Amino acid sequence: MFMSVMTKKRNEQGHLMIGDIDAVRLAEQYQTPMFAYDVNAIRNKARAFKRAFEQTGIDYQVAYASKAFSCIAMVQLVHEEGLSLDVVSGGELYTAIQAGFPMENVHFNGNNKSRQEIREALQAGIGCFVVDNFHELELLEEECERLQTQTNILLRITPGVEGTTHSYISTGGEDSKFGFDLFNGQAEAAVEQSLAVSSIQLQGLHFHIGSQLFETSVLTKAIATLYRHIEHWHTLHGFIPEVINAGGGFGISYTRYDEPLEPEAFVETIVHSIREESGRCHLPLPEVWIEPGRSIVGEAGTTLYTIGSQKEIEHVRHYVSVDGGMTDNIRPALYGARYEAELANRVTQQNEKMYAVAGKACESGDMLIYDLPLPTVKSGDILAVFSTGAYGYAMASNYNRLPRPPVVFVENDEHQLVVESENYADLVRNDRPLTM
Ligand SMILES: Cc1ncc(COP(=O)(O)O)c(C=O)c1O
Ligand SMILES: N[C@@H](CCCC[NH3+])C(=O)O
Repeated sequence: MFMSVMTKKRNEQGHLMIGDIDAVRLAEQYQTPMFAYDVNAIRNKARAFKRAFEQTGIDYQVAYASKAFSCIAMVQLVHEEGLSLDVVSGGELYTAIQAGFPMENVHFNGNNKSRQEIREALQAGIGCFVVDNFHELELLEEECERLQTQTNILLRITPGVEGTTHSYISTGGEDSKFGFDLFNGQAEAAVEQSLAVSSIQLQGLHFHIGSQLFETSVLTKAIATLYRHIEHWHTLHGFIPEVINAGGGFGISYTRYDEPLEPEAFVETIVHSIREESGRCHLPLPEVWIEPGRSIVGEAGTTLYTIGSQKEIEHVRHYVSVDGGMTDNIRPALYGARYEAELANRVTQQNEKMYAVAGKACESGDMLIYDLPLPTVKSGDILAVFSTGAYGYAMASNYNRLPRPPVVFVENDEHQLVVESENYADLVRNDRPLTM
């Protein structure tokens, strides 16, 4: 089973282990703050999704949603594990190209792809566009014409189904900036329009309900809703989907209170529903694609910080500050996301007190954890915050002109720097002195 936030490895010195490496040693070698990824945890998740599909016997693709965490080494790892890749920008596509990722296995999502991004992706020869709106359909047609090329597409459909998650990361409901709506005729018009363009091959449909989901029933509901419309479009336009992409969003464990489902549960539900619905409509079984991001990398990542200052306000709160914060993990400030953490240099010691972990940015809201039990904290202690592998580094910023931290991959007893820390020179690299 997967290592949860509750079952971290420790060594005889009472230090946290990441893979087979002492986290304190990593912090010393690479400086803090830093992100450390357990590569085996990433591989295990990728394999679990693939195994779940293999057991169903269906044709499939698992596309890693690189928005969760993208860098050249990560994309190469994704390729090693035989996954496809979902990109949402020219920058993520560029990273994939630099990583030598096979372009035919790249899918391009996003609600406002620019003409330039579309052109770059066509020139690179990506596998398919997940077309989000009519503007994109027009740009794609024009750019295919200009480059005298063809492309595969899926249409992103908004199924009008919402999961139980934070509103900022819910995308499947009617009031969403993403996709063609099912109920007001947009989706049908998009199907009709796509079928009429000879340079565009409409392979199938895509939906994504939201992120950090802990239930499968929303997927069943979305698939049933979608097929009611597919049936109609088949009758009217002869449309037969070769691919159904059910998106990502599979929840992970950030704290002991999170009880995520195994990859099998999501995959089995998706495949079962699609089998049932396509059978009911007397349509051939399509290929089934998914695009998990968080569930592949989230639990594999740990952020290591050094504790600096403290401020105790009697009967109110005891603050301890770390050398990073919202600049490397915006999720607590943005979504009220909760995390767990331990002192990496003293994991076996008894907790004595409740602490509030603050970041170093000039924002009162720059808090990582409000209620963390720890042994008595000393400055210089190394704090390990767990499950930061998704949307941590990916959403990092230079607020307060803080350099982004380094990223290190650990596999068994080996470790490797995969993203260097930014330095002060990086921060002013694009600045130009005043000349007016
Ligand atoms: C279209 C799409 N696919 C995949 C994902 C990946 O989501 P997650 O990282 O939660 O698996 C997202 C993000 O929510 C998304 O918007
Ligand atoms: N950034 C979000 C998820 C966004 C998902 C992409 N649509 C998070 O940290 O939870």
